[in-house]
Amino acid sequence: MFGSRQKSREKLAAAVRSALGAPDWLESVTIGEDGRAILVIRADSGDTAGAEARRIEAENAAARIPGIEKVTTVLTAEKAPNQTHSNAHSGQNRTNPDIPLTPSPPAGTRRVTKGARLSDEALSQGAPPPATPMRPLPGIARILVVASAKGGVGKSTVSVNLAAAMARAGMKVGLLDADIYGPSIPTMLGTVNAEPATSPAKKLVPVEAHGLKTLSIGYLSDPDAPMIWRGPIVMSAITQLLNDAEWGTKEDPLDLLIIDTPPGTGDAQLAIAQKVPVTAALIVTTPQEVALADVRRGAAMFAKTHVPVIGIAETMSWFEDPAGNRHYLMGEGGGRKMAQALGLPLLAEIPMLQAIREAGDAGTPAALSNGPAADVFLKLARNVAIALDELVTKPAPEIVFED
Ligand SMILES: Nc1ncnc2c1ncn2[C@@H]1O[C@H](COP(=O)(O)OP(=O)(O)OP(=O)(O)O)[C@@H](O)[C@H]1O
Repeated sequence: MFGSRQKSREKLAAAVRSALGAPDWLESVTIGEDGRAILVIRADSGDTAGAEARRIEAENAAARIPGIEKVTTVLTAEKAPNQTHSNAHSGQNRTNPDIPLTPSPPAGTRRVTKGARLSDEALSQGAPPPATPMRPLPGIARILVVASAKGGVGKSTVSVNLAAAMARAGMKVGLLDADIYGPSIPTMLGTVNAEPATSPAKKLVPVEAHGLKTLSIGYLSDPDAPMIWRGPIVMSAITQLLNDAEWGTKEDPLDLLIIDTPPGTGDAQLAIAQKVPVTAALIVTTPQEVALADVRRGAAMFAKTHVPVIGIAETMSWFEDPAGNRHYLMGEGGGRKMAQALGLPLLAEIPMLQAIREAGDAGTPAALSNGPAADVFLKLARNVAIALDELVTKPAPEIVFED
């Protein structure tokens, strides 16, 4: 079974590569049990027509492979600033034998590195507030991005447990894992092997787990060949996971979609803040100084992009020994100090708890259990819900940066 799927996948990849004319345009191929193929294809964000031509070409080639019932294409944007568009990257010259077949990115393309810091150039892209606010997505009442300036601080753990706690409280919640560097939500929800189905309207149907609707960039990638997400922006993939999925309907919308964003304040994060109709952001940090310096940078990015930050969630705040003594392994009170300095509420102090880590590894969020781990996330959920409601009724606090 597995062998024949692998063969079909190789056949499909070869056909699509040949149709596209340049092998490195195809990022990955996945085939589901229902015969649905997901193609991830690089595209130039400045060349919509070329990208569309590439998509059609690839889908036509895929549809000719026996056993392929449906094809979904995800275009990943590849922006090459200061570069005039060559035909080789606009999809106009697919039959030209001079097109380079090496996987080297086009000149001028910058790769996003994990935890990349926001450059001055990126910060200067912060536009004035849009004259007309972005239109909300039909079927999603509010969008909260969960961000951290550094990797490994517990951002995905907070995203999953916040979503689960809100669902437990009766809200209709979606969770989109947009962490292109290491999507971990499927592991934390126990949905690693899930394959989102396609609806009759050809939209992705989010996977249901623990009362949540969820989609992950991990479902689109080939686990055998981890893809390298090139380019400063992966917006196309994220936009499609947002727009081409059945999160909710106009009549029955999601109350909240939580987006677990990649760590850092680089181009991918900036693009999400600028291009997605985000209601608000929550910043996750650990208490140590080195992490806190980056919180400021994260808050600055959201300020520049006019996304209100509802507060800070400090995690790994302390470890409590069996005698009840707290040990502040990563420093004490750092999140509170930073929250005060930025004029933001500290929405949670989440201790280091073995139950949180174990529940994450087991795919059953701690927020759904009974005990201290669940309590802390239920409290966070309540604080986030109140903060989101307040946003609607009063303007977000203005954050002023002195340098
Ligand atoms: N409060 C906590 N108590 C115990 N373990 C925790 C806690 N928060 C996070 N962890 C554990 O720390 C590890 C990293 O957490 P997580 O994956 O949520 O971080 P992240 O910031 O999303 O990382 P990445 O940058 O890779 O996306 C996981 O094994 C998780 O279970």
